[in-house]
Amino acid sequence: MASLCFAQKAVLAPMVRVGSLPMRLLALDYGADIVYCEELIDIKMAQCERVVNDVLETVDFVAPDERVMFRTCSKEEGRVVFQMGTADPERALAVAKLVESDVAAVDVNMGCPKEYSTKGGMGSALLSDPEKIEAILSTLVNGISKPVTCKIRILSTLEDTVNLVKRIEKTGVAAIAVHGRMKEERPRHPVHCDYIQAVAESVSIPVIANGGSSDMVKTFEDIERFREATGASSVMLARAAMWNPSIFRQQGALSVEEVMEEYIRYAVRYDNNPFNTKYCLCQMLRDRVESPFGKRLHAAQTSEEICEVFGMTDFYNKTRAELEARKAALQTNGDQPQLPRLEEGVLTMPVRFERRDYPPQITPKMYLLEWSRKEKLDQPVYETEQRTQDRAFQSTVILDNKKYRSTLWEKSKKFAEQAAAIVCLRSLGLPEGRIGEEHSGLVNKRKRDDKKCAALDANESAARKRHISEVPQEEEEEMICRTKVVNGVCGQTTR
Ligand SMILES: Cc1cc2nc3c(=O)[nH]c(=O)nc-3n(C[C@H](O)[C@H](O)[C@H](O)COP(=O)(O)O)c2cc1C
Repeated sequence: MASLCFAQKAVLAPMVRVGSLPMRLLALDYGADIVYCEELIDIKMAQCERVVNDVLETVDFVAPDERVMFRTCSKEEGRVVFQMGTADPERALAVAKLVESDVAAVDVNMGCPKEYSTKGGMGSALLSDPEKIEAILSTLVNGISKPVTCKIRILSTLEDTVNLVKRIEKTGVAAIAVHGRMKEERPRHPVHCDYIQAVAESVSIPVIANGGSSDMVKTFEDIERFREATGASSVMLARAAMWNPSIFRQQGALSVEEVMEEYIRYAVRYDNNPFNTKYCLCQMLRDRVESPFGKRLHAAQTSEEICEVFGMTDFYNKTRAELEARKAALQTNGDQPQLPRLEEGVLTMPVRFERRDYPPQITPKMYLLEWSRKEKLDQPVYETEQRTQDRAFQSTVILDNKKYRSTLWEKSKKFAEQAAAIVCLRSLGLPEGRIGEEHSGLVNKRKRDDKKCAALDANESAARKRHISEVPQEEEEEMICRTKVVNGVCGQTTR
């Protein structure tokens, strides 16, 4: 796919809480060319796992506490820019690599004046550290294949602003968004079009003018007026789009009521967090948030209740039913017994461990350990390899002198071990603790095939209730694991 071009574009600005998937899709539907996600902090993103969500047809970046930090889908492919908050070139690169294949470009926030950003050296704190800016941007530009951009605020003099932007251009960024306010200025202060204009004249990369909502940009036509007033190549809108994303519509804005309904459709379809949905709807209601309608919305706690307030219960029920049916179909397909292949003495299957498929505190490794104990076998031994090129992991579990391995490489050692345990359990026709497993008929079918399994099955629901209390997490962690680095400095560890 061709690299994203930032010239002559109408852009949805990055906005914390507002810029989640439903708002981005809506802005694109109405005519935005490019959409930025909300700023995501590098430290939090670095801990995320990339998960393909087959039910929602999305790619999710999921934090260890199961929160979805960033969700994207094919509808915004090639048009979504990932914005991060960072003060560290290497961490920024690790995060950029994590999301690189799922986004059109990566942006660094250098304008946020809020304390939570600046005290960590991020956001507008970077503006007074040009060496750090250069280090972050050039590391990103050299380290990923997608375009890199940044978003700044103006400095206190025109000369300083132009000098900084020239240094930024030299790092190889594809574009620069300029919020025409200084870091001490608030939204009520007028935007400095002359600063943006001076920047646009001094660099050859596209400059994206920002800061025009409210005083300058109120309608679709104003977008072009703001562009002309700043001499910029493109325009980025935050608040004007937050209040009514149909401002991007060439034929004229739609009523907020209509827009809110469309927003809810995306929020339900993509299982958006209801509190996030409510927040965005409240921004669109603006001063009507205190009205009886606004209060009813405020009281809603779930997506279903939000839909009720908007008279969209039928839509909610239909969409949820479709998603549930899809999930059931996927689980049934996934439950078709898979036959392992024997590869160089190892039984293999292409399986991945998806945390969300298992109840909290239940893992395939626990199931395997418990089964091995019941069968009076030596406990499973995990040998893990790490490849140098992408630092991904692959585990082999050895049980009863047989080896089992997933052919897929995982981002973490823990997940690789779980995947190996799944291969072993499936090869032996044993239950693995997955949600809905007991309803799929799979367990019963296998039970008939494997008498040994019967005892475990009988205990299964009881074990689940007490979270397999006889196999506490710490003990599972103590299971014998060996890690070695493939093609790297070889080290074998036993813990
Ligand atoms: C609710 C809200 C959240 C914002 N979050 C971000 C953010 O995550 N990253 C960022 O660079 N700027 C953020 N901003 C600043 C906007 O992107 C933009 O620079 C500013 O609002 C000026 O543009 P406007 O006049 O079009 O609103 C946020 C602004 C708002 C109103």
